[in-house]
Amino acid sequence: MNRGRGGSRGGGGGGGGGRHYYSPRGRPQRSPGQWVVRHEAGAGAHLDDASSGSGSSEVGSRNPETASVGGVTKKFDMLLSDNPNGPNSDSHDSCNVSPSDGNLKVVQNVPGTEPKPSNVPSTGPCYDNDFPSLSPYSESEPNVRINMINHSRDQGIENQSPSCIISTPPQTVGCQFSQEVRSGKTASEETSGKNKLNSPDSQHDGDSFDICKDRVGSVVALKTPLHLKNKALRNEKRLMQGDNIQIFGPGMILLKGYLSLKDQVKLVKSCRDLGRGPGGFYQPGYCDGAKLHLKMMCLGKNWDPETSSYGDKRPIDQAKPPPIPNEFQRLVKEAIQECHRYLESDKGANARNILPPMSPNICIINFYTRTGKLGLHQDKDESPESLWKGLPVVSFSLGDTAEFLFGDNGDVDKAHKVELKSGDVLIFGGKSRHIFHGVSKILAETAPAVLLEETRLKPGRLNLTFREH
Ligand SMILES: O=C(O)CCC(=O)C(=O)O
Ligand SMILES: [Fe+2]
Repeated sequence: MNRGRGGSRGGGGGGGGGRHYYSPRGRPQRSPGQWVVRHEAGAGAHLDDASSGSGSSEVGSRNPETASVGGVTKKFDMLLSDNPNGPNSDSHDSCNVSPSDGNLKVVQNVPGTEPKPSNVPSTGPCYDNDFPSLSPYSESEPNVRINMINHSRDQGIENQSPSCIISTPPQTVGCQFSQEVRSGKTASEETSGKNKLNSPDSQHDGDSFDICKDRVGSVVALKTPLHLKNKALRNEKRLMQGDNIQIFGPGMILLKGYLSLKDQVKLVKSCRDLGRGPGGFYQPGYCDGAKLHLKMMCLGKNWDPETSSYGDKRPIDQAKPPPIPNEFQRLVKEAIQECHRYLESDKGANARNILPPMSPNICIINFYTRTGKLGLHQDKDESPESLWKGLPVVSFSLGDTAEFLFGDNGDVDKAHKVELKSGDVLIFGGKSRHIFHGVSKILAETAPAVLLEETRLKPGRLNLTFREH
């Protein structure tokens, strides 16, 4: 799973490892309302064979850009690649697709994008004056900033709490991110006396980021009549049919509205509880000053954006990721079985070849605020065997709708776009295991009302991706 930098998870522009994380600013301009037609291909036509396709040719190098050019400078280039020339510039002119009949069709125009600022700061090492409060990545999370520490990980930093050391000397050899509030007082509180907890995006005091609003002191106004709410929450087992199953390519399947509202509520509540405990939500980033445009936590194993690799503990605080709850495992298993049933019903296809079964031992949970994004990347930090077998990534969407991009290379201009709504389950395995994918936008106020009433989920989107290492 390369989600950090350079096209792997966290991807190009994401700052290094796998994911590419979009900058909130600096997108190239496109005239609003312009229709853009990029692809109209049969299902799978855009997806090459995972073992030989263009999308997979870089597999094995988690951070192709970093690897090829090396070092922080290049990582920063990628981070700043929201500029029109960057490989991950989110120019947003990919097409929207309606793949309900198995073909990808352009159905909607693409909104205009914001202009690029002229004063994007230059890259540099982790010195004081590169504090992210000055950086374009600070975005809507002003309460979180990079904390400098005068040790590198290799120098035993693991045993230290990532305390806030503001005046790190230039000879700093490493840096690490942490949540300011972990140190009790935020750096800016120390200087300005401002209480960051007033921020809507603020961290829970002394705790991890809370994805739900607090109930304390407030009476919850129920807007949905109780009988309708109960009906919505009834845990009926829906029969997935052709119109709510969409095939984007071999092994890439979208189960529309698969998760019942009751399951969605349970998932959000569980994630909230897990997210406030040890190993809970934090804002990941890179030691070169960039932050990811989301909050994250891991279950089973920790995924470290800095190294684009999995480990048993999280480097920032040595927290061990909580295990994946059985209920989550069950839902994943059932979703894969649902796909198999569907594939088998279609000309007796060998469903398990197209979409190999998988038992997840990793779950990465992302919470995107309404400005959250995730650049095009491949998930390829799992074991070579898992990748070789095409063991699928199973993704649950909860809360606000996301504009999800995918394609067979890291070119945003050529990516397809599909909306992922609350309750949707997207699976990509088999020959589609190495697709490039990302989130270009969160659509405000699109979460189901009942889900919000039941969970008080904050504005934004929760995404769980399950994988087998
Ligand atoms: O939020 C999503 O839908 C995608 C998340 C993702 O690609 C990842 O976490 O690697
Ligand atoms: Fe991913």
